Amino acid sequence: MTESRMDFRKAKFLISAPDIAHLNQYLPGDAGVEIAFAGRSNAGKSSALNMLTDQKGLARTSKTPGRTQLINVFELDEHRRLVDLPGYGFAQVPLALKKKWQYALGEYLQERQCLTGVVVLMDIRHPLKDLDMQMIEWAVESEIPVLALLTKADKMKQSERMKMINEVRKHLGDYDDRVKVEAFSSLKGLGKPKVLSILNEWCHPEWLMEAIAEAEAADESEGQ
Ligand SMILES: Nc1nc2c(ncn2[C@@H]2O[C@H](COP(=O)(O)OP(=O)(O)OP(=O)(O)O)[C@@H](O)[C@H]2O)c(=O)[nH]1
Ligand SMILES: [Mg+2]
Repeated sequence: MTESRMDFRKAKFLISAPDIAHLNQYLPGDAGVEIAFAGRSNAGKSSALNMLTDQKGLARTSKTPGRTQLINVFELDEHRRLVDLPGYGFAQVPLALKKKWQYALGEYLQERQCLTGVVVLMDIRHPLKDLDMQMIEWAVESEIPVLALLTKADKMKQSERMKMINEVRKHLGDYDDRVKVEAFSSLKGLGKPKVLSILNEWCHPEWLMEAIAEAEAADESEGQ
């Protein structure tokens, strides 16, 4: 039987690509499960990936926004990958480059077939900016579940934090179960079990479990 609990600590760097065309070249087939981490520059995407995988140096983080400039892919196992996306909305980047990133991001979110879930990370102190809403809408339109993660939650008192979570949930209420909202801190580990449980669920879609079971059954009958 296939293990149904992912060990996210096993994540390892696989490849970097500037856009979906290069991604398809390196990873032909656009197959399996991919979970992407999207968000404004400096929202804490790379830090969250490191916290969730218990690996401080897996994804490069920085105080300077615009650190992650490529689509960075981390492999969990032969069927599943986590993806650190370049941040959007960073004012200091030249307009032409910003447009190029924006295009690559939109293309990735709208065309990547294996994309199974999107984590949209937003600083809890200023969530739901226009581009965040665009990411969420793109994913919902493509019927991809979203986890809206309110990062740097350690920067707020618990009462303020709860208020903000409720406000964001209310704002995204029309999406029902398609968009979940949680608070998170890469510094303190707050929200980690909840996030891991959602990612774990996304890693086990029915179609993949059936395909794995079929492949295992075929292997067994071959071995007899
Ligand atoms: N206090 C606090 N700081 C955090 C947290 N997560 C990230 N940071 C800090 O925020 C800054 C940006 O973090 P990154 O993880 O590099 O952000 P990013 O979203 O990957 O940024 P880009 O790659 O530029 O898009 C760093 O200085 C982190 O140390 C958190 O949960 N709490
Ligand atoms: Mg980053």
